[in-house]
Amino acid sequence: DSGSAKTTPEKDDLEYLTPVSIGTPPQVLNLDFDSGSSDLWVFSSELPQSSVSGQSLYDPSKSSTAEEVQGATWNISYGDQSSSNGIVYRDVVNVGGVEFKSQAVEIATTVSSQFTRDTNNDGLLGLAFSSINTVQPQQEKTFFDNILSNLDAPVWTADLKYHAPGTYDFGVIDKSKYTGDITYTDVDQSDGFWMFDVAGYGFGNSTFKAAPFKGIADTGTTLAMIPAEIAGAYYRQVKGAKLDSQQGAYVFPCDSVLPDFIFGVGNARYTIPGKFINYSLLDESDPTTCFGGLQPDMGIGFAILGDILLKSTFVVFDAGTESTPRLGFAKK
Ligand SMILES: O=C([C@@H]1CCCNC1)N1CCCCC1
Repeated sequence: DSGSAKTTPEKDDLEYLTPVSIGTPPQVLNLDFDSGSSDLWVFSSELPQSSVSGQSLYDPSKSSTAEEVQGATWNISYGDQSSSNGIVYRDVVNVGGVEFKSQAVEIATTVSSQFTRDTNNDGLLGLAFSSINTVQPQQEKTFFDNILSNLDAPVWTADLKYHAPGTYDFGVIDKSKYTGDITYTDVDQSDGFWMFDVAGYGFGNSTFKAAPFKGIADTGTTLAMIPAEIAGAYYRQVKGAKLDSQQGAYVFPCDSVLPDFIFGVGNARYTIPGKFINYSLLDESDPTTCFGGLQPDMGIGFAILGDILLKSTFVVFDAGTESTPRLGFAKK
């Protein structure tokens, strides 16, 4: 098996939403594919109306193939303090033509306000490791883990783009989506994330600094949260940039020309264009102050390499055969 699904960015590339069909007859929901978590959960007919604001709802009672997982519950909290919880069904799930017949579909009976406000997001499809799936008493597998043995190759890939649709592929590495070689680096899955070593960094007229740091590849995070001292050094190159203490984030004049940011994987070097780092207005009411796509990580012990970084490359999430999982990066 192999398949390909188009993923479309919300405004400012806040997140990328991918159609997923669930049940019989198929109910299509647009989900946020998240390599930083491992639950497939959806807005559902079981939610109170006050929690729904335009999202599509999965209704298991309308699916002839839905089966409740008796006694199973789930409860997830994300790093941005959003959260959701509910009960569990199994049903047919199809992503880009790849189908699994008894995927755990976690239906929300409660969602936090951040999700209610995110009107186009019908739920998340977790693509981190199944070891951090939150279903109890019996943990469930991610969609990728479930389809792995049927895939032509044990991989999924992310080709996210700046202000344009991209694709998530499963079971195939599409050579038309990248240039040059793919540089692979080992993954430490012990925390359940796609964690790897960034070999170093560079920007502006400074030379590349071989100062390795750990980070996770997180398609569900909008920005790139990097070590505070690196973020500080980067924004010192931007006239008028400052750390907005209220936001705990760097802001700068919107007409700033931002330097490109170089990051290393192994011996390879990749460029995040300055244009990507001029992320968005801080506030719609002030057209002169802009918000940076590179921000300091919260000192959690690793960087969170989200879409700002991922969209500048073609990324291979490789489960490996017996060996350890690995991440591959290529220019495009
Ligand atoms: O909750 C998250 C992120 C939130 C955004 C979506 N991806 C998962 N985590 C990743 C970083 C460490 C803490 C857990």
